[in-house]
Amino acid sequence: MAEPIKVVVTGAAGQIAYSLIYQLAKGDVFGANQPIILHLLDIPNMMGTLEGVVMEIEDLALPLVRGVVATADPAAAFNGVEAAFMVGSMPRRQGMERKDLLSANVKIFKDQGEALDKYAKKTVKVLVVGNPANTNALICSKYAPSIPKENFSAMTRLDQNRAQAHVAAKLGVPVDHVKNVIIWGNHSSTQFPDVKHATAQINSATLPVYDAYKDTEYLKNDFVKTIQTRGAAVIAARKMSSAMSAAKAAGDHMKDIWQGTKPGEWVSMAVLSDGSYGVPKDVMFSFPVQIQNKEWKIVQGLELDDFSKSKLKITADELVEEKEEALSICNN
Ligand SMILES: NC(=O)C1=CN([C@@H]2O[C@H](COP(=O)(O)OP(=O)(O)OC[C@H]3O[C@@H](n4cnc5c(N)ncnc54)[C@H](O)[C@@H]3O)[C@@H](O)[C@H]2O)C=CC1
Ligand SMILES: O=C([O-])CC(=O)C(=O)O
Repeated sequence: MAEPIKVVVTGAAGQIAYSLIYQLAKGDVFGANQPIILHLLDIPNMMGTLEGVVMEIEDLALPLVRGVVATADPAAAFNGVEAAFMVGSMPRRQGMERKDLLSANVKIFKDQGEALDKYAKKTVKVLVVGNPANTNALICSKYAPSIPKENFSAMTRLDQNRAQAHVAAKLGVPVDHVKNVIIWGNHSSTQFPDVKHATAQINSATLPVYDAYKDTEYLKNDFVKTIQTRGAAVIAARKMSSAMSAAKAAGDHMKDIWQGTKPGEWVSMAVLSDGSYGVPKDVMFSFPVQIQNKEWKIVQGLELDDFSKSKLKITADELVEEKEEALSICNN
């Protein structure tokens, strides 16, 4: 059995953390042979609730959990961590766009970037979930200059899972028979869910999703809109934002960083743009990536038609605007 690793979850008394911690504790993310010490951070007001979460972790009686640190002190929370789930922040309510959370949330990611810089391992892998996730991740990395920029990513895996599940249901196949769906851009209503390069296994044949669907109009319009607005649809129904599915996606994302992607397959995550596909540099843009040895590479050479290029531009423009707004909030 390996030595335990320290894993921090911020917003640990909240909704997403409540589902996420269980996945971490039972080995779904770091593997069945990787013990963990859970570092749980929340704000002082939430320490009572967090105490209850700690009791429940004890009562899970899971052997991989070798310790729990529950705290409101970022220095203790980030000390020596090798993986960070940055969830703690305000969720949106009905009628809001995710970028409306920028003024409330971005400073959290500035402060916690500084704390990661001081206290975390330099190899720490940081997944930002709190919205607006792409821009918060950019800010978090900017304020943690001693940690490589490649170690930061933001979550668009929930959008990928939504798109994959939607296509699978429409085609009447199990969800894992649909592969290589892409989410481009921002985790917002400008994201571009793209199945142009995706395949579906139907009986024993593997077909491009576009050929299996035979409805290009749908895939370019209603499908895109449905995935773009799925988070809002959950809020309208639940009166709270997605939590169980968000936690599952966070686990999927970190698991792929830790354990790598399967040969021939890619996943989507927002990473620092290097200008691939004509996207402006220095925004956290969701690309298809392949991962080995905990390092991601953007999948290159996918052909984009004019329709796709126009979609990438819309979401890239939004990220550039968000970045400027975030920097001006942080500088004030
Ligand atoms: N990227 C994605 O796909 C998704 C992102 N989200 C976002 O995740 C975030 C968390 O959502 P929920 O867990 O549902 O919210 P929640 O309100 O249930 O929990 C958030 C927790 O964060 C804590 N918190 C606030 N400020 C903090 C700070 N400075 N340090 C540590 N903890 C702090 C709160 O006290 C609370 O316990 C929201 O911003 C939400 O919009 C939600 C779903 C999907
Ligand atoms: O929509 C929200 O505000 C929460 C979220 O990010 C999602 O469900 O994708």
